[in-house]
Amino acid sequence: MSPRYGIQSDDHAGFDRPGRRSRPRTKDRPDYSVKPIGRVIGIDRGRFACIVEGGEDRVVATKARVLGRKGVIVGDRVYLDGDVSGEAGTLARIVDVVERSSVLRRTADDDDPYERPIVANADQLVIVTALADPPPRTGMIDRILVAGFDAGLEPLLCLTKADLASPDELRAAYEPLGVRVVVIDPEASLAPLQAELAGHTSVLVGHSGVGKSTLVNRLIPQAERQTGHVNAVTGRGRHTSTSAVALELPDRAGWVIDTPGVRSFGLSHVHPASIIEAFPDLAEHTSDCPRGCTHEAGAPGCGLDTAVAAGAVAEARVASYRRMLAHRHDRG
Ligand SMILES: Nc1nc2c(ncn2[C@@H]2O[C@H](COP(=O)(O)OP(=O)(O)OP(=O)(O)O)[C@@H](O)[C@H]2O)c(=O)[nH]1
Ligand SMILES: [Zn+2]
Repeated sequence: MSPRYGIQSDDHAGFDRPGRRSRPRTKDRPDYSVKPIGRVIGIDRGRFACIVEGGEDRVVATKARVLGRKGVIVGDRVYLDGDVSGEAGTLARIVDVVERSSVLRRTADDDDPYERPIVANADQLVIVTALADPPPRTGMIDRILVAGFDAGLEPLLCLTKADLASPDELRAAYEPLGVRVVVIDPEASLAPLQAELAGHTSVLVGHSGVGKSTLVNRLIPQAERQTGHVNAVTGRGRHTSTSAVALELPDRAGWVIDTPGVRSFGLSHVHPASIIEAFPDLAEHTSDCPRGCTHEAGAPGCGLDTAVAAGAVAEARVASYRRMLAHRHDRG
């Protein structure tokens, strides 16, 4: 698993710095570690739908005042206080957030000064792309990949609408980067995708219209019912929801976190030098790079050029890596 980057810089961070964390709790601060932990599966208008860990109970909660400005996002594990019975009309309170193992973030566009953490604690990023209708946009795939590598998530490229076009070109473009590819034919079994999802918490990201909802409904036939339950507590449908929704796969085979279709994927929060860490075979050739080297094409004195010239790494792999970095600068 690649190192996890960027966890330091959201509104949560002030609470998670080791120095502060080890501060002894005062008498006034209760010991939350004995409280039940819930997983946040949906958010709407200040209401957080949670599933209590180890059970099936869905609980609706608000943020307790003690949380201050600390953000709570889908996928977070939270300590719950108050009424956690989950009975209709009851409301629990989120009193603390368990330290996140990962945070996927995006900015609305590259001019957006505010990065938005969208999903916590995922370990896999599934980029859902149609092979046609809408046509695949490698710029968009690359930008989502960059965000995923920045967050330390393992990427999986999921190519839908295989009845309309061949996946060969996209395979050739992404396999040198080490990105796993799964092709979805509407008539064929989902077993290859299910095998990749088993045991993971996977965020699904894709452009609107790629068939992501169709796919989620095939993976989780009871998805409408699951989301229906979330909607009942949050008051909105999945399709109109502006935030992510977490759904458990049948037979407890893992979780998928469905995000709303995106038209752009801003990356102003990502520093290119952090992405190299997800590619240890390339990173080992960058120790003599000039300070602050972005390792992009044309970066003066970049060790990746020396490594290619010496035959130490495949040119195609460096080229794919640099093409991905270059797409950071695209619009949208
Ligand atoms: N030919 C073909 N069409 C598909 C396939 N999967 C989905 N579609 C169609 O593609 C369109 C979009 O599918 P959705 O599942 O709504 O796409 P989405 O990605 O959830 O889109 P948003 O809801 O806008 O985010 C619909 O008309 C589907 O019927 C497929 O495998 N092959
Ligand atoms: Zn370099």
